[in-house]
Amino acid sequence: MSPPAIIAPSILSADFAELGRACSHTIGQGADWLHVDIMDGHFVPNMTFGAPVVTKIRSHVNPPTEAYGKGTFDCHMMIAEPKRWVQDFKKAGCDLYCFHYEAAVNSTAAVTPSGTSDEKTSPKELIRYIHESGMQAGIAIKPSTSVDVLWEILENPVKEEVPDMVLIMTVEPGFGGQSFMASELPKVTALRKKYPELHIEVDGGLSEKTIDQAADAGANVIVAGSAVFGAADPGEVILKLREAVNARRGKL
Ligand SMILES: O=C(CO)[C@H](O)[C@H](O)COP(=O)(O)O
Repeated sequence: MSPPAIIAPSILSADFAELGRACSHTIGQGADWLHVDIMDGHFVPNMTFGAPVVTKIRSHVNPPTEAYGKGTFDCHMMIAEPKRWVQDFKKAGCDLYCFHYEAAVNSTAAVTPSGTSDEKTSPKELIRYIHESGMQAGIAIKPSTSVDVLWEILENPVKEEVPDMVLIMTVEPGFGGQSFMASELPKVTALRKKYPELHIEVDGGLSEKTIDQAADAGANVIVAGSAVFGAADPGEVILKLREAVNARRGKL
């Protein structure tokens, strides 16, 4: 049986002038995690914020009492140098550090927190580094990246180098409010078939209209930005998204 539904509102659609309160309110309305979108203007053509803002938000939201628990900060690192910020985000209160495969394999020199240059870091080395820092590790792929790049990473017998979550983007990363790309769901189906217990997250265009397709494919971690923050009753949307996923759970 696939893991239970986890609803993670994307705070990209929250009111940034009221971010702390908006985040605690969303957790109060039933959200499990918060999906924290970190964009650097290089990896994606948009910018959000960095670790100091995450520290401030953390002071409004109780940290989880167990792995993957309520209040988990699921930081989606849409950044060109994913290794560089691991320690800063750990200190800021990030629980799950999800980097992009494309950024890891293309980064030429990641700068360490001490300011020195590193050799290029492979995904498995980065996953180990994230785990050693005390966070869960996620790996994300863009729509243009084949799911095939993930098999070797997931099949690694060294547990510390295996991700806790895979994120399949169902829009081009960078902006909220885009249309859901159902063309990405075969990636989810293939992952779920091979890994019944893996956390599989989908992000982009998720709403009450698209949730059934994502749930049928086997996604259990649902990111929704505009659908939650733009709703008259965000709590009701969160509930409906969770029910849709859990209704499919036993069948996967
Ligand atoms: O990562 C993202 C964009 O890069 C956002 O999390 C995502 O697009 C969510 O927004 P929405 O639910 O409005 O599509």
